[in-house]
Amino acid sequence: MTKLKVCGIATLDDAIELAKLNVHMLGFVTDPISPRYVKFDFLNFLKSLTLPLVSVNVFNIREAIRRTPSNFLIQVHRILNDDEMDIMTTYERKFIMYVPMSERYLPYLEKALNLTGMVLLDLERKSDKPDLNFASKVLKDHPEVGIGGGINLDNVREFLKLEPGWIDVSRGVEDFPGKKNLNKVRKLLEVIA
Ligand SMILES: O=C(O)c1ccccc1NCC(=O)[C@H](O)[C@H](O)COP(=O)(O)O
Repeated sequence: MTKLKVCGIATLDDAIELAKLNVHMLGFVTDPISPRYVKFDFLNFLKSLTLPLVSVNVFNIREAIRRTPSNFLIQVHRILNDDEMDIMTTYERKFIMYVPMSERYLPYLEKALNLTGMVLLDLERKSDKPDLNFASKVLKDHPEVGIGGGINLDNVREFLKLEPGWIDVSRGVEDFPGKKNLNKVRKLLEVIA
């Protein structure tokens, strides 16, 4: 069954309620560029939650690795250069590597898959349209890969047809940036089940 990661959670209440709904992964953006930004200190309040927790970072990956509690996965939400990729192999942390959902990034996808079993195919820019043909090709060989990018209740079935390992949803289950709508999440879980 495809799993669900809800990302961009910005309040403790939402995190606790989403955990009760049996969402499979919870994501928190710890980079100030995001309107869903939470401070690293906030992550320490989530220790009682036993489901996989993810800290999402864009620019300062080293600081993220240093400041993210050890039970969290770290999602690297930026294209790394080769040197940065090499440095990543020296850390004993579990990473999710973001790879843009585009044929142009096939070589980068291979590198990301060598680094971790957890890859997220996602939009390069929020305004882009997902390239589901490319995602489908990737998922045939790597069914564990996750996909995201503008998923909502209206389009989620198109993504599920590809049988991804997991889907990543943020804007599609929000009332406004950082405030999740639990009813939308419940409905999404029903569609996935
Ligand atoms: O969601 C953000 O605000 C964000 C900002 C900067 C880097 C990453 C960010 N989100 C990363 C995610 O994992 C999203 O959940 C994923 O891109 C799907 O988002 P959406 O298209 O809004 O469902």
